[in-house]
Amino acid sequence: MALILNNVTKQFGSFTAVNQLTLEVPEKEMFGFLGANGAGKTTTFRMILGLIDQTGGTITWNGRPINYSTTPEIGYLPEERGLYPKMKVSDQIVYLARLRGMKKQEILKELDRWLERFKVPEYRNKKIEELSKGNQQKIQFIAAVIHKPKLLILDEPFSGLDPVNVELLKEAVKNIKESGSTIVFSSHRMEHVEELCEHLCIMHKGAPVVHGDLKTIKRSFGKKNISIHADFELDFLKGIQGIPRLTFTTEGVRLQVESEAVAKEVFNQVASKGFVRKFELEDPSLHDIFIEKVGASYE
Ligand SMILES: Nc1ncnc2c1ncn2[C@@H]1O[C@H](COP(=O)(O)OP(=O)(O)OP(=O)(O)O)[C@@H](O)[C@H]1O
Repeated sequence: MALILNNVTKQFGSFTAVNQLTLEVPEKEMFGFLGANGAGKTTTFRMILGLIDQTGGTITWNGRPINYSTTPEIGYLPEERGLYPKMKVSDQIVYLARLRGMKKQEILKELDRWLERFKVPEYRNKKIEELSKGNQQKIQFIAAVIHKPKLLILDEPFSGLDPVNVELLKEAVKNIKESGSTIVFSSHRMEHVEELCEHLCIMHKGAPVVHGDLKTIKRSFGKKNISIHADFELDFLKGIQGIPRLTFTTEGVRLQVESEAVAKEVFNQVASKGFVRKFELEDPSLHDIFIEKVGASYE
């Protein structure tokens, strides 16, 4: 039941939006898509769903191509939030969920459960246009997941939400994964991908620059971070080879080292100078990896 993209390319005229993308999303896993604006994430999702045709390559789910309108086991939260402003929440959800093969009674039961869970039971009979943008997004999320899809594609599910609602949706996404769905989502927030995904892909100008499982990606990156708090000047660290980044903080320094050998050298030198209050070696963050692969311009 894996989702497999093989050598997928999309051209709009002479412009290549997605360039020979090959990846596998394992069944029942959560897969994160990162990339700057215009990197090709939404285009990839639309191709996966069969909403647009790829110029080249193949995409299969469970061995077959997906057609979003005729494959009920798929759920999709599009980037453009498109609910009907004049329609009541319950009518909207009933309409959309019936398209995904559910019966009205079951839809209303599930809708109540979701509205309770998102702490907005009073929205059932409100018109979409009466809801704030963030709350409309929660309704659209419900529309994407109410039929318990086996493959769920979420385009920027957490954008535009306040921190409380981000947590509510994150918890919901985690539960959906635990119940056995395969989930692919895009985000500009690296900490979300880091928290939720075992596998990920960083897209840059239509091509994957990093792809695989998070632990392996971090291990193979090689570089690590060190945080040091000490009661003496740490300026001398600038003279050590193999430190691509060194930032002074109020209590000491944060630095990036090229290898564990450099970390040992830093440790030895710091320890010989006096009392060290903190010396911590940390794995690189996804943020560090992204900045190196895609460039600081992203921020
Ligand atoms: N229908 C289209 N016609 C022409 N160019 C398009 C079309 N759709 C997308 N593109 C171009 O393809 C590129 C990739 O767009 P896409 O929306 O996939 O990026 P994205 O990674 O989802 O970006 P964002 O983070 O801003 O949502 C962009 O340069 C975009 O302008």
